[in-house]
Amino acid sequence: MDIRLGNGFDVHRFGRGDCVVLCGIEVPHDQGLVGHSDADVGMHALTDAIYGALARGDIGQHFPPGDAQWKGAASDIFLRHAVDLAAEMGFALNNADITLICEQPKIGPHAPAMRSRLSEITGLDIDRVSVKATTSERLGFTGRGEGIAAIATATLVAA
Ligand SMILES: Nc1ccn([C@@H]2O[C@H](COP(=O)(O)O)[C@@H](O)[C@H]2O)c(=O)n1
Ligand SMILES: C[C@@]1(CO)OP(=O)(O)OP(=O)(O)OC[C@H]1O
Repeated sequence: MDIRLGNGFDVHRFGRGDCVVLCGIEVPHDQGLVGHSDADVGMHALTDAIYGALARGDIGQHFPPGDAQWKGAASDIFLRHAVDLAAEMGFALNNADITLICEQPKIGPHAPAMRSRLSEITGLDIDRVSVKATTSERLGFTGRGEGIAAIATATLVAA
């Protein structure tokens, strides 16, 4: 069986705003995340995990940060592109696992909605989509509340 494994990592810093978009869900917060797009760090990490599994570069190569057309873009565009590229290459997404790293906001109450949104976008059964969270015990840039980091793993199988 042809199985591919990919990983992705992304960081966005906090800036002005009253909510953050994480895994496609708007989460109320006392700051926003800064990015060229909607700065959905979780979706960017998953998108990169899929590109990684396919050995087809990374999100910035497919959607250059300097390109005006992606300014403020909703990040489902990037994730859908990675899933479609997998299909073109004869692969289907098999499962996805994302860890969001921040002290605040608390992710737990929003994780079911995030899994549901990612399931809609990717076509994966919700039981194959995992969204987890951890603090970094107040250590480092996430611990100081300077931004949010995300790690993602995805497996693909030959369709
Ligand atoms: N932003 C976050 C961070 C953590 N959680 C939940 O709390 C649990 C404990 O976190 P530790 O960093 O102390 O291990 C964690 O397992 C998550 O369930 C959260 O919801 N949002
Ligand atoms: C998503 C893109 C799109 O321009 O921009 P950002 O929202 O800044 O996100 P990042 O993960 O820093 O870089 C990848 C870019 O391709």
